[in-house]
Amino acid sequence: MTLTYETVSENRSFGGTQGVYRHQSQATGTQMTFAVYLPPAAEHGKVPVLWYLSGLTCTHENAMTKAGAQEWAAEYGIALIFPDTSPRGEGVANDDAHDLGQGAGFYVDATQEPWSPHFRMWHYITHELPELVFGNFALDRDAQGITGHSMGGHGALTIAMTLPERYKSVSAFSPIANPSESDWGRKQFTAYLGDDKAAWQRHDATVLMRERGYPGEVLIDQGASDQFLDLLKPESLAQAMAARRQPGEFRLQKGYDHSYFFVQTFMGDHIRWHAERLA
Ligand SMILES: N[C@@H](CCC(=O)N[C@@H](CS)C(=O)NCC(=O)O)C(=O)O
Repeated sequence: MTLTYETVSENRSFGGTQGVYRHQSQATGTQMTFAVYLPPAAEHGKVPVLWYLSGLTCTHENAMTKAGAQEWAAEYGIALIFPDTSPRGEGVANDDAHDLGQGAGFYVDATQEPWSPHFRMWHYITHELPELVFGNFALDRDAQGITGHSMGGHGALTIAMTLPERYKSVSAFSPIANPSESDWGRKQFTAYLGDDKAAWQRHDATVLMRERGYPGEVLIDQGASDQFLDLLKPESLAQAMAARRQPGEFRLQKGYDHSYFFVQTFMGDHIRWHAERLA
């Protein structure tokens, strides 16, 4: 079944098209907005896809406008998908804090009230949105990679380690690396998943790295001057990678903070990393 959507905007960008689209999501029970960048190569056939999951407070728009990704995606002939970070709207549960509720879905399927009716971002990202985009755009379903920033880096790593046969490349920018041991994680997992910490484990990149790792190489960039280092806990993930002998690169970038100036600086490296592995 081809899922339907409406076009919000389409703009020419580096010879390709940056589109923003909206659809009625069955997963979240809300309207969801997402962005797709199609490189010029998509005019001639299906192209590989890089999913980009965004961080706290973001919509589909932050990375689309601030990450500087389109120029690289055009050069390497790879499409980009920028989903939203949560369901939104008046009938959707929310919290005054910026790190819970709307804009902070944490890429899990909530099991607890009041979040469970709409906060089903794992299902949305791994099932519903793929059905929609592969049914409607010139995208190669067999060539998918995934990346993200902060909360989105957490999402990218946990999704790739859970579904490695689907996501053939993975990277992350300053991921929330060990959420079950951090205030960026404990509060949200308690709210969305409940008190049973066993339910948290499959959403913790450090735990997944210890237990299963990723069959390919993993690229992680982390700003060494990131203002959120205590919350992100990169050392936990780095230790887990070393203990497992996980192939890949974990790079601490001197002087860089958590902002999109950091993300845009290394975006070219990440798109090249994915394009080489999805070719
Ligand atoms: N405002 C929050 C942090 C929010 C934040 O830095 N969000 C990051 C992801 S974790 C982001 O990408 N913000 C949107 C942007 O920079 O465009 C705080 O100070 O604690």
